[in-house]
Amino acid sequence: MSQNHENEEHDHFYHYEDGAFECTKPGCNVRKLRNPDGTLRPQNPNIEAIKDDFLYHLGLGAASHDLVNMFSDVQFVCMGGTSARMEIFAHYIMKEIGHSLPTGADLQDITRKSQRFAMYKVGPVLCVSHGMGVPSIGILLHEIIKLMYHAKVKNPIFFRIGTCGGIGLEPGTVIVANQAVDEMGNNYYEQKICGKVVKRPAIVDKRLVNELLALSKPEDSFKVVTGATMCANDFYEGQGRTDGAFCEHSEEDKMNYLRELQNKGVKNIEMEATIFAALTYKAGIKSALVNVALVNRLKGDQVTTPKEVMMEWQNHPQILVGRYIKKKLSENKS
Ligand SMILES: O=P(O)(O)O[C@@H]1C[C@H](O)[C@@H](CO)O1
Ligand SMILES: O=c1cc[nH]c(=O)[nH]1
Repeated sequence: MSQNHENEEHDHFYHYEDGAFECTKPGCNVRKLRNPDGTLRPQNPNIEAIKDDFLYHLGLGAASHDLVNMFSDVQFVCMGGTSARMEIFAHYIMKEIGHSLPTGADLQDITRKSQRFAMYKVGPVLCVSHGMGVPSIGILLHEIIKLMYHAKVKNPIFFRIGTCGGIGLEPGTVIVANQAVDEMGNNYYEQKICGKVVKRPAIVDKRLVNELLALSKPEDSFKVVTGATMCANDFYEGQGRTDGAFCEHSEEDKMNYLRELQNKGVKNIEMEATIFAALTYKAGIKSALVNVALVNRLKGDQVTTPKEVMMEWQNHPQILVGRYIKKKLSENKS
């Protein structure tokens, strides 16, 4: 264990209501990740020296935009793969929290100039698309975390509202990850930096997981479960599929792998979990991975469900996260 036990959850990671973080584990010398007012402390010492930091893939800059004015009221950042899903979510959450736009105004994609991601702001909720896979969401996370810092956002909470393949789960089921692992079962995100392998613990906030699970209702048309979410670097061979353009493993290899994952507590497979958990944890941001299963991988590889059914399933994580946001906003008011 390192002196600041970086591979374990800090005892009091989110202990203080004002957002200040301090780990009280004996011997832990971990840095504080947030200021007492809840704003983030930059984890990169170079950031403060960059006067006009430009968030290239968002098309937003500290010099060209009044980021504090535009974003300081953000409390929740919700991410998902596609721009269409995030626009749908933006409209959904607008209704849920009773937010209205000025007469005649419509939701605008704030990052449209960059032509990379799509971002909609609905009062305290930022809805952003992240594309597919670790490299894409990684770039977005770097820039969104810097945006949080530049805009002086206080105690933001991040959600990924995604899709995945379930293991032994009925399609439509929502999985709230209590752990993020890679294809080898490692509980960290591994990145090569300047020729060195850097491992960053992929830790999700267990309290947030439990709060989300408690929001599932018996009358819901979908089940909500928890377990480990596996992050693959590929949709086809990397997830054991046998229907890619190439396949040098057998159906038996695939089933053995999937069963082995299942025995280790893996409930679902997607392509962003480890980096999302690792970078938010490193930044001192509370986060959760909420995915809906589009297919039961023990029964097949192809995702052939009609589009309208899949669109309905994609709403399931949005419903759960929407309930959480609504609850937190009403608690903050009272
Ligand atoms: O949020 P999305 O639906 O993009 O999540 C999963 C993981 C990959 O990005 C993608 C593969 O189809 O779907
Ligand atoms: O099986 C699936 C379905 C959606 N997304 C994935 O990454 N895998």
